[in-house]
Amino acid sequence: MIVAENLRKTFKSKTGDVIAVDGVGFEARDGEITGLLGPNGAGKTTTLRMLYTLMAPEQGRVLIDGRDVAADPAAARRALGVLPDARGVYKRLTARENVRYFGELHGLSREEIDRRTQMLSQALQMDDFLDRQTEGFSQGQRTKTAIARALVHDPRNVILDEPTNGLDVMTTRGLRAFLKQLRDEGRCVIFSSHIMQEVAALCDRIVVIAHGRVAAQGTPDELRAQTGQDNLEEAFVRLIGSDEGLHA
Ligand SMILES: Nc1ncnc2c1ncn2[C@@H]1O[C@H](COP(=O)(O)OP(=O)(O)OP(=O)(O)O)[C@@H](O)[C@H]1O
Repeated sequence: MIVAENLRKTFKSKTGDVIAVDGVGFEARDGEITGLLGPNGAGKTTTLRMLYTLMAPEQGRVLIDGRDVAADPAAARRALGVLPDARGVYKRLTARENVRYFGELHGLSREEIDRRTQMLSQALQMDDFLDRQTEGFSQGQRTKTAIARALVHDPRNVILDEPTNGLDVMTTRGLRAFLKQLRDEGRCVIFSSHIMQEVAALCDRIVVIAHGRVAAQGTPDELRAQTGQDNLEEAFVRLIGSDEGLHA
């Protein structure tokens, strides 16, 4: 379970401070997929970076499985699997070697790494390219490698920054099925997206972010009720005030 409480982050720029995240709070439960939906520049990536300890919030705190990440960031990282916005796979290594390297960093045994790699490769349909060097991989192949690598240590909580960005329809379908599988295993899954249809199709709970703030949050039914709209897409447009930057 991941709890964000009143998070704030400001960046300095030549023209003044940019308040990227301003009082963001939500709860992402185990056994649920929580979607962070918002247009470009809304503050999704910055929020996720604070959740996975890459950035410290100026204000507020993050709890992973009930523990404050600031008190023990290393323990928080062990409990997390992260697909960052920069996928950053090592191009001289094969997909399998990328996964193995992370497994070794987590202190897993060779047998454990092999078992997890086989399981993840099957679930993510990576068998065809598992033993190819990642240089020249398609975007989908790189994303799958980065996800497998993020999950090698079997984390209870999974954070993915725009996981389907740039993927074709079939790969997206496969990835959505995989996220549902993680949810059904009881994990806490959070992902960000600017695609309304994706969030509507996948999420048990949705946090709508605009201009660094939470515009609304709840289950799809709750968001429909709050806005008086039967159609979730219409509800999102109402909540954000425009549909700019919210399409595939
Ligand atoms: N390192 C940084 N330095 C300066 N400004 C930043 C930095 N990171 C983010 N910002 C600014 O903070 C705001 C929120 O950015 P963020 O990347 O969190 O948005 P996002 O919702 O993930 O957008 P996108 O969908 O385009 O990825 C933007 O105005 C962005 O320009």
